[in-house]
Amino acid sequence: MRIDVVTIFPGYLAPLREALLGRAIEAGLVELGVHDLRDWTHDVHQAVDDSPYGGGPGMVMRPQVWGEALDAVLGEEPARLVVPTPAGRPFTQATAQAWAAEERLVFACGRYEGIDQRVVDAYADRGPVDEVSIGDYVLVGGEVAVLVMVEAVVRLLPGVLGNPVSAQEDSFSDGLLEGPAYTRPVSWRGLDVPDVLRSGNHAAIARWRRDRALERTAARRPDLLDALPPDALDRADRAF
Ligand SMILES: CN1CCN(Cc2ccc(Cn3ccc4ccc(-c5n[nH]c(N)c5C#N)cc43)cc2)CC1
Repeated sequence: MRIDVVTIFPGYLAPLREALLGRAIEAGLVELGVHDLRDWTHDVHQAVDDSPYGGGPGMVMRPQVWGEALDAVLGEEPARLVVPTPAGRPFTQATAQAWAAEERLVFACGRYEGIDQRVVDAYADRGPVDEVSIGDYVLVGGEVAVLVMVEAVVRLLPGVLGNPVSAQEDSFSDGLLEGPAYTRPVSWRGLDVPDVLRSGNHAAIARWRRDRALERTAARRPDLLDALPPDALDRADRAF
């Protein structure tokens, strides 16, 4: 997979070259390009924004600069263009799984009040464009959202995670939150690891973990329970 990011703050994307993602890049599993939007300005002030038509607070990012940048970065290769925005469709694990099958992702990081809408409209004629939001809170720009989305997608790529099964057994992959996890020591500050996890009884362990996941999901995310398909819960689950 090739990932390109266009931003006025390239340094914000430096974490993508650290740790797990950095190793994926070094291993050739992912190619990453980070591009400074101001490289496509032609004025001495390198202006990327202007006042909004119709009035209102703040500034809007200019379509001309974005058009030159995205033409250059996209080139002729097909790619999914992703534009983070507070007004976007929710970015979910299903989105990450779908995008993990893409050959190329290009992220356009806006700032100020966002990017002139005509940029999205113009590129919608060339290929898939997704306006997405990572959550119901307001950020200052798209860069942090791109860090989140790139990590969620790249970890799903074959060879990236040391233990690929964990990507399938993620929270949300079976529709439930994962339950509590424990490691050594067996007792810590008077708190003990649940006996069942040390019993060696794999059926009992699986049941216990499922029960804790159901309990946690019901307490913290009842909306996920409501969204489960009818056959997702078996009789033992319903006892919960
Ligand atoms: C009066 N107006 C004032 C503006 N607000 C809307 C608004 C518009 C832009 C910005 C700042 N910004 C610029 C580019 C950009 C990309 C993503 C995100 C973002 N925020 N939260 C997420 N989950 C995000 C994601 N993903 C924010 C961004 C903040 C707030 C409406 C009312």
